[in-house]
Amino acid sequence: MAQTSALSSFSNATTAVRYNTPVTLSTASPGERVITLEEVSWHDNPSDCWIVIYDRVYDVTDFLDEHPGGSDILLEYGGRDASCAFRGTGHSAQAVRALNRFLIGELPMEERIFRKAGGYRLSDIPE
Ligand code: HEM
Repeated sequence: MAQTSALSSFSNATTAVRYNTPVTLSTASPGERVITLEEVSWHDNPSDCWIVIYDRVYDVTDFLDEHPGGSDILLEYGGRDASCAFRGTGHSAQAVRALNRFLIGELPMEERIFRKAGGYRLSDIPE
């Protein structure tokens, strides 16, 4: 019961409102390739930069110079999980959709922190 009310107040937070707008993402690629956090950690430089957002792995190497927020901030998260940073920055639905361009795989089930089978999950992460 306590968890239910915590969740509803989270959903009512101003910063969360835009994320509650349904965003339809193509799910063609997830599942194609399972990539561990250990493997992601090797891709942490300007010529080879992967980041993890919501348990999915993105190769943002070709996006570094295009990112409206700059390349430095992406490189800070190169080889790491950037879910909270991505969310906390308040990216638009368009930015969430743009993620799909860079999708290369997803974390193994045992390393996921958002999309666990049958587990707790945020109500509004991209499907
Ligand atoms: C593949 C991953 C990412 C994509 C596709 C992406 C895309 C975008 C887009 C399209 C914008 C323009 C504003 C908007 O539409 O929301 C933006 C802005 C921004 N992004 Fe990202 N982003 C990514 C990852 C990140 C990460 C990991 C951070 C780390 C905090 C970040 C920080 C920012 C910041 C600070 C801005 C604001 C720039 C400004 O308004 O001056 N982004 N991003």
